[in-house]
This record gives sequence, structure tokens and C-alpha cells, in this order.
Amino acid sequence: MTAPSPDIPEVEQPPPAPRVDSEVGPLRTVLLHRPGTELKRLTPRNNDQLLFDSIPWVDRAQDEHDRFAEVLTGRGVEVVLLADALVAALADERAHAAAATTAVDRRRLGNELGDALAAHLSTVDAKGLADVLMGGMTFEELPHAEGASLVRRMHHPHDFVVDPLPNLLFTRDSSVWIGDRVAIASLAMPARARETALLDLIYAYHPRFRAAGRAYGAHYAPVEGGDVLLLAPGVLAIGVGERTTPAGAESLARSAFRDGLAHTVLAVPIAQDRATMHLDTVCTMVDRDAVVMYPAIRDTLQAYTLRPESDGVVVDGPAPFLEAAAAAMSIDRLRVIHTGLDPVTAEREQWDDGNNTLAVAPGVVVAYERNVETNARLEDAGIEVLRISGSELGTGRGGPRCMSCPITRDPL
Ligand SMILES: NC(=[NH2+])NCCC[C@H](N)C(=O)O
Repeated sequence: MTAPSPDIPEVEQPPPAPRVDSEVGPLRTVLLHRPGTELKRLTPRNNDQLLFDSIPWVDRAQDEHDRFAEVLTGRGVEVVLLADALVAALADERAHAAAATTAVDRRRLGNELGDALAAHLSTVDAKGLADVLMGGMTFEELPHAEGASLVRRMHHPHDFVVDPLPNLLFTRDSSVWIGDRVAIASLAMPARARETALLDLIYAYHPRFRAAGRAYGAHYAPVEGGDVLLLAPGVLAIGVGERTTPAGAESLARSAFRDGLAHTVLAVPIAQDRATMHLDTVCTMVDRDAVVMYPAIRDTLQAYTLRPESDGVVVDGPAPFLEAAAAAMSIDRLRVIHTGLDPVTAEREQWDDGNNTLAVAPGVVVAYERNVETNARLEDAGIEVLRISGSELGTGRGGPRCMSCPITRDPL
């Protein structure tokens, strides 16, 4: 390495402008969330409701996440952490005021305690407020106020005044960049609904993002980012199942057409099960023209094709997904990496997010190491697999794609 010449001042490069046109273009900037206090709130009594399958060992989950981030930075990817972005956004006093409002649930607390909580949160600094927004707050932690309160007295000290958001870890779902616009998701499950407010604050007030245009902003039908795949520039696939609804998919399609972000949208019905909660639990792209897909659905996956028409959309199909996708992408065929697994191994590895890979470039993906068979087949097919451990991270049922929201990818 040559030392910088003393005469030429080092010019700091501005970060690349947000823009994502594909699933596999070289990844430049990604939003991750290092899990924190919110995971420590999980107990055997609340984990189902909070959408975790067991109680993670938090320190180990953080270590695993740090390794994940290191793999990405090792490949030249800039990692933006959600907590840092939130604190930066909350430095704007309008964001601070709005955030306090989103945290106060008057249905739960009533007006008196609601007012007391709002007054308290308005005095907390940006970091402290971000901690409450992400990690939640219990009755025990609520600073003492004067006067009698039935709400305080009748709640258990460990009940939540503000619910924790353990699924913030899955940054894929709460927002999605399509072209140069960001869509804030409308999350289907009550345990995740408030994540939207946090992402909204980040994109509205963070100096780096506040100029970004919004896609889908004003619609409310559920759409989650795990269901949205950018198959090729101008071509979106949107899973419709446990999370994203037909209305959500149609609404996002119309908004993408209106903004010229897409020419074709495929709406892909998936089973309404926890195992297949998002399209990216059964299918992710690993190369320009290749996907890894759960073998059990390979031949049955269907798609409706939506295209813009002067004053609306035309809907065709359903037709086999692989054919509809190839046609929309203008390629002969979409390769499916044949994992060739026996049905039991395939089902086990699908559950453990074997199909949920994150491409850092065409043909290079991050995957959980535990899915030994799926990863071996990917390598047989010439895909480079960057393995990470996810024994604790995986307790929330999400893999590398779920845990990452690409902000900038280079064009293909
Ligand atoms: N894109 C994904 N597959 N995300 C997985 C999200 C998992 C999370 N526990 C949930 O139930 O919402």
C-alpha cells in the first residue's frame, strides 16, 4: 500500500446514492439490525406472540450477527445499523416528538398514564428514546409519577408499557428499496406493526435518507419486504400468503407502475403457513438468471402477471411461476439450482432458511452454515457460498436475506 501523499488532502467519498434494481447486483450498502435488549424481553410466555420459536441466547446471537456484518464488510459492503440510523434521525426534534407519540398506546394505558409516558419520553435523549422504541419498556421501568393509577396498580411489573420489537432483526421486511425509492412496509402481524413507525422516522429525518422518494407510502394493505423479489430491473415478484395480501400486492404494483419502477409484477401465491411466511423462505436469487428454490414447490408455484395499462392494470394467469418469470425477465429460462434433496432433508433445511440466501454479487451468496446439503448443491452449481452460523439468530425464523435490507446495489 502506498502512503497518501502529504500534499493531496484525502477526499471523503460521499456514500453511494440509494438504488436497488435487482436481487444480485453487487451489494454496496445494506441496513442491518444488531439484536439488543429487545431479544432479552423474550420469555416462554411471550415468544409465540412475538414470533420467535424459542428463547435466543442473546450474547451469542450478537456474536453471530457481528460475524454476519463482518462477512459483508469483508466483501466491501457498507453496513448501516438500524439503531445508529434511528438515533441520528431522532436528533431532529420533530422526529423526537413524533417518535414519542408512536410509542404511547392509549388503548393500553388510558389517557392519564399515556400523558405521563409522553411527558417522560419527551425528556429522554435520542439514544434513550431509541432504546425504548426498540427494546420496549415495562411498568416496573416506568418512572414513578404522582397520584394514584389503577392501570399501574393492576398491571404486573413485567407487563409492557411499550412492547419490544424483537423482529427488528429482520430488516428485510420493514422497508424495501425499489429503484431509487423506498417503500415502508405495512406489516401484517401485530407484534411487528410498530416497526413501520421506526423506519418511517429513519427515512424521513436521517440526513442521508430524507431526500429519498417514497413508493407505496400511503397504502395500508399488508406488504412485507420478505415477499418482494426484484427479479430483474423492472420486474418484481410479490409473494401473497401469510403476510402480504392480494390488496397489498396490487397496491404496491400500482404504485411501482405509476412511478415507472416496474413494467411487470408477478403476484405469487404461497401457502399461508409459518414455514413459508414470505416468498423468500422458499425462493431467493443466487445469480442473474438463477434461483435456489424449495424443491417441493418447484413445479407447483404459480404467478399472476400484472402489467400497467393506460388507466389501470391488466392481470393475466395464473401460469407456472418459472415460465412467467422468464418471460417477464426476457430470458429463455430461469435456472433453478437443483438441490436434489430427499424430501425430509429438504423440509428441514427449508425450515432452517436454507433457501433464504443473500446475494452480495451475482453467484456469491451468504447462507447459514447449518444447511449443509443445500449449500453443497449450490457450490456444485458454481455458486460461491459465504457461510455464517445462525443457531441463535435462526430462532426468529429468518436467514441472511431476512436480516438485510439492501439500500444500494450496483447495476447488473
Ligand atoms: N423475510 C423473512 N423471511 N423474514 C422472516 C421474519 C421472521 C419473523 N420472526 C416474523 O415472523 O415475522
